[in-house]
Amino acid sequence: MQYEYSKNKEEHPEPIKTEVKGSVPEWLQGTLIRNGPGLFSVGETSYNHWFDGMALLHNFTINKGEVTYRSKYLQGDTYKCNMEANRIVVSEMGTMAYPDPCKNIFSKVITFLSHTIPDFTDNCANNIIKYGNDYHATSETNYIRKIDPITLETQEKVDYLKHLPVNIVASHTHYDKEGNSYSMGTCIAEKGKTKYTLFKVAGGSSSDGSPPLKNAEIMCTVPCRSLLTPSYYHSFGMTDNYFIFIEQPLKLDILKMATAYLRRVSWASCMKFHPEDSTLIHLIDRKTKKEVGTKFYTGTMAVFHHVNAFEDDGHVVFDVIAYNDNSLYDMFYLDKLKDPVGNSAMYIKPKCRRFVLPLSDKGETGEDLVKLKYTRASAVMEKDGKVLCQGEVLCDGVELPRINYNFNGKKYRYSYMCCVDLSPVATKIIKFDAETKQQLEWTEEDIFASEPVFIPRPDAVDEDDGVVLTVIINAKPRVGGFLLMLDGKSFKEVARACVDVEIHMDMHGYFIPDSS
Ligand SMILES: CC1=C(/C=C/C(C)=C/C=C/C(C)=C/C=O)C(C)(C)CCC1
Ligand SMILES: [Fe+2]
Repeated sequence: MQYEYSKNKEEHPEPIKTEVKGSVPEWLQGTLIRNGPGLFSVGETSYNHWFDGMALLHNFTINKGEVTYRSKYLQGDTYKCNMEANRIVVSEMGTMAYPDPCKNIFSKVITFLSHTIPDFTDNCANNIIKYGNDYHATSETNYIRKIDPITLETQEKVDYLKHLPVNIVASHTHYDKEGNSYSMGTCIAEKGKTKYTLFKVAGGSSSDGSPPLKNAEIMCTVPCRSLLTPSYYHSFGMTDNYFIFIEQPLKLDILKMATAYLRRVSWASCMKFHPEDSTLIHLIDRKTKKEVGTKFYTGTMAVFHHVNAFEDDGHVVFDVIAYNDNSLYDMFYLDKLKDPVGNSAMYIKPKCRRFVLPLSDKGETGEDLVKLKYTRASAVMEKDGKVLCQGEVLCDGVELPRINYNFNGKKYRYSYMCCVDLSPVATKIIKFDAETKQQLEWTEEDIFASEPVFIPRPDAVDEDDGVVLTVIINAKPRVGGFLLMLDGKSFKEVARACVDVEIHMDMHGYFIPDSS
């Protein structure tokens, strides 16, 4: 059973009626929009890495028990230029490409530490971010693309750099109850100015109709521990009072990046894991906009996804999916994915780890400052005043974590994740209870599962009162897949909406309830 990662996927831009089996809860109305790579070769050229593929958006619209499906390629400048040239002319993270200077708009250049390189890609194949009332397809460059979440039409190209000093921006965002968004980016192109910036974008629409990012507010900046090698990060944590940023030893070498184009090597070759380095944990007070005084650190690790974070009795607790190195990125090279046996032999499964940061640094040298009874995570005061944190392993072989987002930043129990215990391709999804460490799972023969998205029942009190939506791909090629709806409590199927067309593997999804 093998997923054909490098096969180009077909788009289905007109809504397709699905066959619904079971009964869709009456309250569940809205659109699940998902994003991921779908096109891997153009003409004679092909991408090296799965994350490079051109963005194929798809959505399931649920309306009075009926469900429709559609999918559409993001019509960004990257897509248009590649199609027009009938070859890949725009570089992605794992593939360096060379534009034809007289033919396309990627002849526009940027200056990167005094070197001139082509503009970054707007192939936003990773996630969906809401800023104000606008939905965007996102990658991690300075460009995002506004989209219509229902028709999947591609709209304006939005350049973070016009509003903020950030050349790369994490594709995961946080939201608060008022609908404000919080994102984080790094300024890398200017000499000596490398820094991380957390910013807030107001919810709702602006009074003058200007783009939501226009009034973005810088919440705080964090200096890089090394100006020439800022950390790569893909998400961060947020509680009511704090941001958590992990400055990990997975680093971008910006001198290498500045010359990568000339050297004809990919951006990915400029990203290196430094196992000899520790991981710094920055805890930023949202009110003072400053880091707390204590210097927290832990051993070497690589984190892409935060699960959740919360404050409890003088501590900040946060859960992440942690790897020992950069193996997550390495596993997704398309030639490696063609050989799942060879790839699985080197597979080291990620661990869901819980870290606890004590808010008080009063303690003796050698004392564990974590006073919470329910965790084995520790934070030991060292001679020099630094605090060494050790994470508790909650479970392993899991990725793509989602929670009931009403519990983001709050003490929580449940996460919904893909089970990746044998390989990075999930064939099961699980509900994990961080209190009892118990798991419930859903699986079926010959399927691949995508990131499960939890939708709370309106007015629900219980954290797991709701539905989990996940897109299931049929492992038999050319056979349709379905949108699976599971009960959030029992993790039993409540309904599935089957489509006749082949569905592609994606990365992340976002549910827009009809009320919003
Ligand atoms: C193109 C490009 C980038 C793209 C990064 C991407 C696309 C990262 C995707 C990460 C994922 C999907 C992680 C999953 O856990 C960089 C390195 C930011 C900067 C240089 C240009
Ligand atoms: Fe992600």
